[in-house]
Amino acid sequence: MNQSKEERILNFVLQNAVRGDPCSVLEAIDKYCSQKEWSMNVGSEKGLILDKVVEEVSPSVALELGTYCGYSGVRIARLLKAGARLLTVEFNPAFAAVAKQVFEFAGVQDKVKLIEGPSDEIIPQLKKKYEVDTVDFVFLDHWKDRYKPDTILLQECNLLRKGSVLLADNVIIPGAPEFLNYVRNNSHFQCTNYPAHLEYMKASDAMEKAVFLG
Ligand SMILES: O=C(NCCNC(=O)c1cc(-c2ccc(F)cc2)cc(O)c1O)c1cc(O)ncn1
Ligand SMILES: [Mg+2]
Repeated sequence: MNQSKEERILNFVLQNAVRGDPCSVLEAIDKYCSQKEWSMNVGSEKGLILDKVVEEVSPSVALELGTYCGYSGVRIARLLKAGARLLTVEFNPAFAAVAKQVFEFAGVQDKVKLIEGPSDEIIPQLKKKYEVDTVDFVFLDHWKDRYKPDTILLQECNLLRKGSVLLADNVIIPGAPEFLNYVRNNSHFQCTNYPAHLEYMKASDAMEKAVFLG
């Protein structure tokens, strides 16, 4: 049966990165996706913005919506302090299967809980089933039309606290206009835009940081 692009990315990591070395895994994925097959990893330019925000927040509990192959999950997990954890949600079982192996190869599996399912089902389960009180950092990188409803759902489930930081990928391409309008015109959020480029391409993209003010 033919390999998927995501399986080809995983094989390239297994053959070209160093087991237990998260940075070598990120380099391998970026090399494959810039030279062989484009794919929707956040990439190195926007990845640096992600790194800076994660280091700024230094989250005890981080949540990622949209795991894909695990690239941004490795980026986040490698920066977490001892005892901190990343919960990452992926709807697509084939993507989740690849991401699980990427996390294990990178050696970050003990910091990462990969949860398979739709975000609107998982978010209401975080407190009771996944023992979350509030989340300190959220990376939104899943279906772009879910950014706004899931941000509302996080508030309804009392998962945000004063100072919780949301960081959204792709607010230009593919775009998340409803989300941008929502957080930018909402007195409970303080927003900052970070212009960048679409991963591995010259097209403009941007990330948006929205700090929950309580
Ligand atoms: O999360 C799921 N898909 C990936 C979301 N992410 C994106 O769609 C995404 C797309 C692009 C992109 C940009 C330009 C272009 F021409 C084509 C795609 C870039 C990115 O950086 C993304 O993050 C998903 C899957 C599924 O089957 N069911 C539920 N959710
Ligand atoms: Mg993205």
